[in-house]
Amino acid sequence: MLDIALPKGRLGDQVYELFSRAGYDCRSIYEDSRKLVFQNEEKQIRYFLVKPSDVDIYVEHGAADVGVVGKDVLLESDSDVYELLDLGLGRCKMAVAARDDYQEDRDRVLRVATKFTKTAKSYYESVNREIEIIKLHGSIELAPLLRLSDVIVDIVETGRTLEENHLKVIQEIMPVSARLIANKSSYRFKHQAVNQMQIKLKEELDGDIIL
Ligand SMILES: Nc1ncnc2c1ncn2[C@@H]1O[C@H](COP(=O)(O)OP(=O)(O)OP(=O)(O)O)[C@@H](O)[C@H]1O
Ligand SMILES: O=P(O)(O)OC[C@H]1O[C@H](OP(=O)(O)OP(=O)(O)O)[C@H](O)[C@@H]1O
Repeated sequence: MLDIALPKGRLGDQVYELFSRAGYDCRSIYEDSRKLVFQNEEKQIRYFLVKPSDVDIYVEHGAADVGVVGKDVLLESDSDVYELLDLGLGRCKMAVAARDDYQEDRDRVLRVATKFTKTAKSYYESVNREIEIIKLHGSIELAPLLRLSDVIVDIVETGRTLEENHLKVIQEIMPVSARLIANKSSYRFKHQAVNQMQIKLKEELDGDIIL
């Protein structure tokens, strides 16, 4: 039996769809229920529906053999897992944003609101800029509006949230997309099943590109 941790929420639908197309049918996940575990007897696969930011924890500890998680989450965690494949889903970018009227003042310590504290610290270290981190858990765009921070480091997808709150991107940090990850022992001891899944997903993605 192969155990797979899949993210609930906005990434979920795209991921279930890809897995189904690749022959790992998990359509029963669409049942209107509060169940968190789904089984495909024929394929000997069990799916767990997990909070997106917890996927790597299930995989690292071996509660799941493989999982799908955003690169943004992987960069924040210290999880010791294998990153097998870029699934190209949930594409967005990590960026620095500020008020439309923001003026950079290099003489002041920059106040940065974010839930991605590790990513923000390493980005500002790389550009040699002293910062103070203000850790938030959501609605990050509020921080510069209320002058709680000078800038934010957050995910930008369509740019709509920034626009509707009179903010703008001042620096793109990196592109983000969903990754297939594997537990290190599972990769060894369930190699055939994990490898087969990686190949099937890759074939499906390559097909998408050709079409
Ligand atoms: N507009 C977006 N906002 C946030 N994440 C996005 C967006 N577009 C794509 N993603 C990707 O989807 C993943 C899951 O995002 P989602 O918003 O469902 O979870 P979350 O609310 O950030 O997670 P959690 O509930 O665990 O804090 C992110 O880790 C990111 O890789
Ligand atoms: O560029 P856009 O398409 O507008 O998407 C970006 C927004 O989506 C995410 O927020 P989310 O909806 O997950 O809410 P939260 O982080 O504030 O909880 C992210 O933190 C941005 O606020």
